[in-house]
Amino acid sequence: MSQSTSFTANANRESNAGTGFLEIEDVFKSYPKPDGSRFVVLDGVNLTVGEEEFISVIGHSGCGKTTLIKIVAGLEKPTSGSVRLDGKEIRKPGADRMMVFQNYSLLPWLTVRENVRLAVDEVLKKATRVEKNDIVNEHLAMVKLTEAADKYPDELSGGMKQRVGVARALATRPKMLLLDEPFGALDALTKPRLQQQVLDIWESHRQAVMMITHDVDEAIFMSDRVVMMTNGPAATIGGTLNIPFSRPRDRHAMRESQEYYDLRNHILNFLDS
Ligand SMILES: Nc1ncnc2c1ncn2[C@@H]1O[C@H](COP(=O)(O)OP(=O)(O)OP(=O)(O)O)[C@@H](O)[C@H]1O
Repeated sequence: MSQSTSFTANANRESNAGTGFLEIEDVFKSYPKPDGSRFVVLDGVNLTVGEEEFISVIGHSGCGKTTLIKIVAGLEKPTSGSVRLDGKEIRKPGADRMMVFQNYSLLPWLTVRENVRLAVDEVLKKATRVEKNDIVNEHLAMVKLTEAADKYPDELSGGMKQRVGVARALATRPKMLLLDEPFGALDALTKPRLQQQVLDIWESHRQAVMMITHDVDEAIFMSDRVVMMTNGPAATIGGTLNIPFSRPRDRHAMRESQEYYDLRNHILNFLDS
């Protein structure tokens, strides 16, 4: 299924991101079933993401969003098709891509500072001790966690844990940030605050971002483009919407415009159909 809209004429095979920093080409993914047949999750996904572009992938539960982002992370291999970042085929996880998970995935026996430091030590092997300390401190400050640097994960709120995840991912200076429902577990007050912090950081550091979300408002507020996936099995990209609002964005001003509601309705209609 492929939908074009009054906002953009992108179809399934779309390439309007220009530079094609991330290039997903004809990706199929299937798993073996006990009866010997294959369960097809992704059926011909084509997508490019620009070097400084923020895209969201939205779709119903189980359609294959996490599978897609895991393939980009190198945690899963496509059954066929190719995924390239900056011209290089992705075959395994690498320091050029950092993922933030919904469930935080912090090491509970390390403090906030040590969790971030571990990632920096792993990736920035050539940096000096002083440089590494500076990077850790800078990124803890960015997500406003300087005061909590010596706490352990179980002493933190969900929002704070997620900020550690964001600081840890950004501190390694990846070319691409992969966010798998990063705000999904947060309460209604914490969620917009953390969305804003991530956007503020992204606006000052600009890198490619792919974010999985179920939340239509979050997708519109944060993204340059929203990629809509069809229902599984055998899901693919059913349409793409350009989000035309200039940055930095004001959530409340955006919601006062008719254009916002047109975009929102378009996505909701797509998901309903
Ligand atoms: N390792 C696996 N083996 C077999 N099937 C799998 C495997 N991983 C995922 N699947 C199946 O692939 C489909 C897509 O799963 P995926 O987690 O990518 O969906 P999703 O869109 O991210 O879902 P949600 O929004 O609920 O997180 C599901 O039907 C799932 O059961």
